[in-house]
Amino acid sequence: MSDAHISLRSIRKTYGSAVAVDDLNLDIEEGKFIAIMGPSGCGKSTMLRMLAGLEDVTSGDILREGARINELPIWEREMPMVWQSLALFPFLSVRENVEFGLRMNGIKASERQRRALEWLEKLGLGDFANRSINQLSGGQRQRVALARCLVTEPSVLLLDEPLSALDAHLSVQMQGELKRLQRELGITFVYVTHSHSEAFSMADTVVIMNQGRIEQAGSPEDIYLRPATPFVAEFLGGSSIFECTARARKTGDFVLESIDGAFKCDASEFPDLEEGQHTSLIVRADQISVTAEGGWAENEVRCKVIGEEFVGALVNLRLETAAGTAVNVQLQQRDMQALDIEVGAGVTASWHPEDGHLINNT
Ligand SMILES: Nc1ncnc2c1ncn2[C@@H]1O[C@H](COP(=O)(O)OP(=O)(O)OP(=O)(O)O)[C@@H](O)[C@H]1O
Repeated sequence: MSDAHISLRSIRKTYGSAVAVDDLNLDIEEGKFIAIMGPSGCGKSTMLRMLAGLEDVTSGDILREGARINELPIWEREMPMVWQSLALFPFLSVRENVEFGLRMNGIKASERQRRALEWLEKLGLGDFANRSINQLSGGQRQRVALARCLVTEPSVLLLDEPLSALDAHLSVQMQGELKRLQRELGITFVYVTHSHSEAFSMADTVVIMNQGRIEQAGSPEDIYLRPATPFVAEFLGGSSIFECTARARKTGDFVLESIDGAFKCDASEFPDLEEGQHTSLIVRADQISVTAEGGWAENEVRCKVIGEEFVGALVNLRLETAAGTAVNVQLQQRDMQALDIEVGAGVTASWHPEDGHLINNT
């Protein structure tokens, strides 16, 4: 038996004939920040709701410290959930909202008040205790919702897109606060988000789901540098994916054949690669260079510029090969200016063999 804090074992959830979560296995260590990502409808919220006890599991087990908690009611699970919609009570004051969870646990009034004020203080809301909820900003309400969960001192907090209603600036500020709180309190966070930056900046482990299953779970660095499946690479975006067949190994590098020509790739991370095997070659946008004529690196492919998007000091360049493969490139704006190219222009995209990452497709 695993010594994980919480384990999901072969969890399945169906609604009639529709499968929302399918044979999902995950171990969550105590005190870690787990971010769950995936396309809309892949089962993220359903998984979180099953953890909270808001949904029954169709089959499989949820274990806490090795003990099965499938049938444990919500109030005994001690895994409160924070939603995007907050669900605060507008007719109660800020303090009364925070006290609410303690009231449900039968804690006496003076103790409830003391603990609620302590948490409001910790979250920078000490001066707002007697205000009504509709006199607060979005970010302040979000903090009240957090305080209401944290006041019960749970060891696990479930968060379903808690920052998605906030503007970009406030969201970044709250990300810093959430991470600090999680670290200081040593609470396990299971955090569902659509935001790559939230997941990658805060989480110890990022879980990418697809159609009710886990495609990959790993450290942010692992997922970013070594996507395990073409789905993960595509979901993260910003990479180019070339479908290839492995050919002869030459001086340490594999030669890969694709409809866009032959490419070399360092296969040291992929020691079992054999001739004839199908593989996806993934090249990150920041590893590709663009020149007018090429002749810069061992791997090259001629492309047409399809579009450009300016993001601050960076430019995302969308290219397409003659065979129709999408090639994504990220350049510094000054390099883009030096290139002096327009949509429709012909360019050469190039990268070094060691900058490609291979995914086994067989
Ligand atoms: N109560 C329900 N009855 C029927 N189907 C449901 C129910 N709740 C969820 N589903 C379905 O289960 C699947 C997973 O839904 P879920 O809400 O978990 O996805 P999600 O990954 O959280 O999506 P999003 O990112 O859009 O919030 C979807 O196909 C959804 O339509």
